Amino acid sequence: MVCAGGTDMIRFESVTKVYDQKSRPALNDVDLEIDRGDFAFLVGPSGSGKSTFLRLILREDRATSGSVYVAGKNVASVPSWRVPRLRRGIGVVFQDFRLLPNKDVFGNVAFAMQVIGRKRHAIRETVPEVLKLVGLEGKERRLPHELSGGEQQRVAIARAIVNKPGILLADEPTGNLDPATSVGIMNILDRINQNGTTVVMATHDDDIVNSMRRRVVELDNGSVVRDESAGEYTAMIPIVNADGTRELRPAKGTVPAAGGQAIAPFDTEEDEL
Ligand SMILES: Nc1ncnc2c1ncn2[C@@H]1O[C@H](COP(=O)(O)OP(=O)(O)OP(=O)(O)O)[C@@H](O)[C@H]1O
Repeated sequence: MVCAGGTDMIRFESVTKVYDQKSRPALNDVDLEIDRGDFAFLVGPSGSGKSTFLRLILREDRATSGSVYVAGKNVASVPSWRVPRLRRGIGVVFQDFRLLPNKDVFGNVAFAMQVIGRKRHAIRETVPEVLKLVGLEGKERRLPHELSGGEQQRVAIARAIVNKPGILLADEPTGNLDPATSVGIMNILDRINQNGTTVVMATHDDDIVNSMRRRVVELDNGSVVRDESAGEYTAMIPIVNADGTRELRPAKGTVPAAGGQAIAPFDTEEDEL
C-alpha cells in the first residue's frame, strides 16, 4: 500500500461514532496512530467500541465526526466504487472463521485471488506458499467441516493474507479456540507481523495479551483509556478518591488512595478480563 505521509498506517483523528442519538457514542473523540509494522491489541469490555474501531478502518461504517486515515488516505473521501480496492489492502479474520463451506482449503484461499482477477498461474503458485506459512500443507483438498477449529482459522488467515495486504485486522480470532490452539494461531499472526504486515487484534484473551507483550490499546465506553507499548491485559477500573475525584487505575493490584474506594468495574465480568 502507498502511504502518503508519515509512518502511520492507521490514524484516527478526533473520531466519534454515534449509531443512535439516544445512546452514548460507540467511539468518543478517539485519537490514535498505529505505525506501519506495529502489532496492536485492542482490549476493553464488551461494548467498549473495539469492533466499531475495526469497522471504521474497513469503511463498513463512517465516522460521525473526525477522520480515519488508512495508509495516508482519508477513508471518508474514498468513493464507493473504490472501497473494494481499499479493502483489498486490508485482510480480516473473525472469531467464527467464515469459510465457504462447499470449497476445500485450496479453493477458499484461491477464491480471494480469483475475485480480484488474479491469473491461474499466480494462484497455483501463491496459494501453496501461503498454506505452508500457516502450516496447512497436505490439507489442500479438505472441506471446512473436515478440519479442526484451529485449522479452519488457519485457512481464514491464509485467505486474509494471500493478496499481501498491508494491514491484518483480527476480531477475536482465538475466541472459539482452546488455549493450546490459540498459541499456534498467535505464532502465525506474529510471523505475519514480522514479515511487515501491520496487525490489529481485538481480544478478550488475557493470557495471549500477557504472553505476547505487544502494544495494548484499551477502550472503555468508546474512549482510549490506556495505550502501552509492551502492555499487559490489566483492565482499568474507576476509583473514587477520598476527595470525590475519579480516576482510572489498573484492575490488578489496585489499592485505592487512603479513604478512597474502588467502584464496580463497568459491566466487565471476571471471565472477560
Ligand atoms: N450497528 C449498530 N447499531 C447500533 N449500535 C451499535 C451498532 N454496533 C455497535 N453498536 C453499539 O456501539 C457500542 C460499541 O459496540 P462494539 O461492537 O464496537 O463493541 P465491542 O467492544 O466490539 O464489543 P464486544 O467485545 O462485545 O464485541 C455498543 O454500545 C453497541 O451496542
